[in-house]
Amino acid sequence: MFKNSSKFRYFTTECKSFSTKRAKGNLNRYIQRQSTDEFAVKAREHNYRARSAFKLMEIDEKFKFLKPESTVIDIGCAPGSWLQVVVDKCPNGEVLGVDLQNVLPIRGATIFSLSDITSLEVQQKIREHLVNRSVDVVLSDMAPNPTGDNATDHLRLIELCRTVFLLFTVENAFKVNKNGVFLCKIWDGSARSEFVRELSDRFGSVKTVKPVACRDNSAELYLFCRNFK
Ligand SMILES: C[S@@+](CC[C@H](N)C(=O)[O-])C[C@H]1O[C@@H](n2cnc3c(N)ncnc32)[C@H](O)[C@@H]1O
Repeated sequence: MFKNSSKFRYFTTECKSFSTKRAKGNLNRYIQRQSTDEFAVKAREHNYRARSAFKLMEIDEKFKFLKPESTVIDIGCAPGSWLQVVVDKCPNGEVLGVDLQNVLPIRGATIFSLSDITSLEVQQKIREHLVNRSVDVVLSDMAPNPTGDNATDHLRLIELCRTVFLLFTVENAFKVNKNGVFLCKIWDGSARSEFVRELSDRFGSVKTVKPVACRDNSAELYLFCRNFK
């Protein structure tokens, strides 16, 4: 839509006239900012608690993994926009959200607020809640507080994702069904390929995706793993 706007025409003209890499870079950043901010507006219009809802919807549109009967665990769920999407798409399933922060209730979801996934008590609570029910989809959109150092933040987030992966492959906090899905957010960096190799040992397919709703200048990526063995 903004492509038809006068600001867009101004920037295009500016780029043509200066024809420099810098002007083109400015134009691209302008386009990216406009397009990502559209998601914040859309989130408010559709009553989603965060723009991230559109990332999950886009990934699901691509891979079609959220089914009406799915049992889903969403780790790092606050403020709850992924849970809003999941309860809509999985009305006959079981939906559990976990977060360090307090999360306002969402009809159709059980939420463990003020819960750190790395804590043994929280892992035990999840085990007790799910009893013998196996999980079809594990979501992790967790983000640790940034330290300001990209390499450190990258490693900390990979470590959190690895903790979740070990919960169902080693720790038995919950079981994932054969052919189950694990979708996790990472910040890109040097440890990505090693983590993808670890995931590939247990999943038939591991794909890297960057939804349009991600802020384009961020290192944010999603690893979509399916066909749990
Ligand atoms: C980007 S937000 C998630 C947004 C969410 N997917 C949504 O759509 O509303 C990241 C969340 O990860 C949570 N988080 C970070 N570390 C965590 C941990 N160790 N255990 C549980 N949650 C954690 C943060 O509290 C934060 O709320």
